[in-house]
Amino acid sequence: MAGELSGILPDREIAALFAASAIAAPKVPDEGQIQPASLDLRLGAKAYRIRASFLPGRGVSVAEKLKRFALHEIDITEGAVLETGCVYLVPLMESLALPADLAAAANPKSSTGRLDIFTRLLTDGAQEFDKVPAGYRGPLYIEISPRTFPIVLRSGSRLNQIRFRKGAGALLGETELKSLHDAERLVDAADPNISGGGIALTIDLAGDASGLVGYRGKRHTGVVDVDRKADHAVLDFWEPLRLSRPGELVLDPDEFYILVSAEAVHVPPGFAAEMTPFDPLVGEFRVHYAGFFDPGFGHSAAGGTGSRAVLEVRSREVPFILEHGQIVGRLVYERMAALPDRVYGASLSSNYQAQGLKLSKHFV
Ligand SMILES: O=c1ccn([C@H]2C[C@H](O)[C@@H](COP(=O)(O)OP(=O)(O)OP(=O)(O)O)O2)c(=O)[nH]1
Repeated sequence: MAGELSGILPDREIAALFAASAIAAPKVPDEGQIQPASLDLRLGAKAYRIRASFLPGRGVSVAEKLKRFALHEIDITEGAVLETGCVYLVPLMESLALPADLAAAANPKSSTGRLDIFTRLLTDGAQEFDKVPAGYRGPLYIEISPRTFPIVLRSGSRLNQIRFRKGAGALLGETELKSLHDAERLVDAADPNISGGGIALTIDLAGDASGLVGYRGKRHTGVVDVDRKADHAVLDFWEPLRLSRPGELVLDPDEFYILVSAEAVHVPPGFAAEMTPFDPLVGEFRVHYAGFFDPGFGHSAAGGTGSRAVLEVRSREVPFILEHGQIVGRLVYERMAALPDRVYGASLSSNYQAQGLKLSKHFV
């Protein structure tokens, strides 16, 4: 790898990490596993039903903690059902031996967030979820807790993704973000709010021509197979939301919603974006579970003009009134260490380019 890179590693640098055994796995990478700015992680052969979520803490391995907290071991080579409300831990196929100047961060894949499957990455010695310290050597685990639908998954299923970050300082400050917006139009809004390190996204509660503004997850549904695309009927799992009072939605704290941003979003190929999670300054609700936005998302050369951000929304503790145009999240932008060979949308396997209000790829 070139020595001077700093920023988020692109696809070919991730492939180089595999070649150098800085990422190891019992199988070669699957088709589409290496994305423009991230790597999808694959589930290993076993899942553990655990009593409760935990962090191993400094100097302690996850395997040691598992001895105390595992209730049951499940073989998932041929597939297994994970139930809602339960917490599971699954060793991932990929393990890491990162160079000293390379750190990583994980997030659920967009499809996982849209299914309301709560996932977090764990490393040995972790004091925080979803973060991999520079130079980490060791196994990776994913904590999984389906919240709305029971799911079927198996060894090789890909629920979360990891970005590799070299050096520091690749995050754009507000002045840089303003100039990038002036040059590239990052969100399709006349006068976007750029503050708090990011560019604001607002909620669309006006709806489409039929008045549809979003979906609410149903309860006591059948199972969703995370590896089966376009194979589940929308109405078996989701209740379409049409508002009696246009522009206003009361979020019930026990429900899960799929909504959409009012603005189209654009991530130029030399950048990677992330939606910052739940901002307590805008209200007691959480707008997303899956926050990575790929280079090329919404980029017109990659077929993405008009790609809006799909938002996974849950209110916390109290019912909350969302109003059309309200700020619900922020996108932060980071420089790529180099341009990716392929950007989001340029291949047929990108499921969400040019999207409006869109459920996960599992539904038709
Ligand atoms: O909360 C989110 C997160 C992501 N995205 C968009 C931007 C991102 O570039 C795209 C795909 O995200 P990801 O790669 O996480 O999804 P996937 O499930 O792997 O889908 P694909 O197979 O299309 O890559 O979805 C959203 O609209 N909302």
